[in-house]
Amino acid sequence: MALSGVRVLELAGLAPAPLCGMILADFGAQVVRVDRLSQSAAALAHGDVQGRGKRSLALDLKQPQGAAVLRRLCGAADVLIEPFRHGVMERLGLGPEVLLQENPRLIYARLTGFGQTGKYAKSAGHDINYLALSGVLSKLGRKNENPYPPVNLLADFAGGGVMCALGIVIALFERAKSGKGQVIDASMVEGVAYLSSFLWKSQNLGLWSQPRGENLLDSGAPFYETYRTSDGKFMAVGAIEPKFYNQLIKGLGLNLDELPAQMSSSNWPEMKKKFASIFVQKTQAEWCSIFDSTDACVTPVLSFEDAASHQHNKERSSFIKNDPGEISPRPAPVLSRTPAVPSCKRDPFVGEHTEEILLEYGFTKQEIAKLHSDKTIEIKDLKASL
Ligand SMILES: C[C@H](CCC[C@@H](C)[C@H]1CC[C@H]2[C@@H]3[C@H](O)C[C@@H]4C[C@H](O)CC[C@]4(C)[C@H]3C[C@H](O)[C@]12C)C(=O)SCCNC(=O)CCNC(=O)[C@H](O)C(C)(C)COP(=O)(O)OP(=O)(O)OC[C@H]1O[C@@H](n2cnc3c(N)ncnc32)[C@H](O)[C@@H]1OP(=O)(O)O
Repeated sequence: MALSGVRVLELAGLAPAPLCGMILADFGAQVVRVDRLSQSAAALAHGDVQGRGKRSLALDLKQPQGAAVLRRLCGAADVLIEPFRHGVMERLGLGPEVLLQENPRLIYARLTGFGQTGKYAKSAGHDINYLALSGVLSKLGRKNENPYPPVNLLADFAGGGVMCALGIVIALFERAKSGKGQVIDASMVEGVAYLSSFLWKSQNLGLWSQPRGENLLDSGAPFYETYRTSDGKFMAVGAIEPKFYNQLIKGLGLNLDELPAQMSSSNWPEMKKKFASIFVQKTQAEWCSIFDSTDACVTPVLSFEDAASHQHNKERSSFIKNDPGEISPRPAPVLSRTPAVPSCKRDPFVGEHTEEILLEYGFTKQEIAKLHSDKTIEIKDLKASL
């Protein structure tokens, strides 16, 4: 796999860093998740559902000898992902100056909401806050309604986990030439703002000149909308270009000559009502049979279950099942020679691999026994968990 041989240490955090680590693991990196000891309340609150392909080492970083263990691990690692707000790693004596001095090849990825500097650097926050500060949240939502956060996909995962993974891969690529590591300041505010570059750069085109929910691509236009069907499901319509819009109109059984011009925005509210009154007359399956073989850009809005079993997705094996029978999306994108090979195993238990990881990183059995008796590490008793 593309990233095989890359050693990653991911300090356990909430949603974004686990996705970042999972992406790297899916594409072949050896990812060790450094967990808090399982008795701690914080560990309970960080139940990771994105542990695919990772191993777990349970380590108490608050003990000086625990922090020393991480320093030693970092000496032999390629990448460290840390998901805490600015100042936490420094307080533990694990800041970038220390770790990069010991291993100048280390890529030290700091995945935070607000970044390492600035007024909010030390503030708590979640996806919705980062999205808000980026400006993007102000654009999301329907007409006359409050801004609406589309679950925690945008800042946490797109602007956070994925952007951080991109930064790591770029830094690894650069390191192959320079031999040097570096620090990655991955702020979710900036990550999601960067993703929204099109919105910023298209402002002069008049694409966003109307209030929220009244523009071409934000549910203002009748041809870029979702519509309820007679069985309570929905269809998604994205017929922007005139040649595709014509096919939409045909499929709906309307006559183009009897309708206002597609881009006449003053007619959009009335056209939406017309489309809605037609879509609600047939089931989702009936609409699919009308539109499936056309270029009208009309697709069913699928539930997770339906998405996994949809013919197109099945033909591409877009969803996978692991050994415990859980279904989830296959890693994307698909690389032709070195595709991701996601692990089928269940996610690791906290501390399941502590001993084997420490041995692998050069710790002796005696050192491990001492750390264990000092309660600096935890070694999961698998029999007790199964
Ligand atoms: C919208 C999302 C958030 C979604 C969260 C959900 C995924 C989860 C929320 C509730 C969970 C459920 C619940 O707990 C009940 C079940 C429990 C069960 O076990 C699993 C199932 C559950 C249903 C469970 C399921 C899910 O987990 C939940 C539903 C987001 O937006 S996520 C993005 C958040 N933001 C960031 O990541 C940005 C950067 N980070 C931060 O800003 C802060 O970390 C944050 C997130 C604000 C949290 O602040 P906090 O004060 O808690 O932490 P920090 O200031 O960063 O400091 C960390 C301290 O911890 C110490 N530490 C770290 N590692 C170790 C270690 N190995 N050993 C010892 N100590 C450690 C570190 O030293 C810091 O200590 P100090 O504060 O003393 O310096």
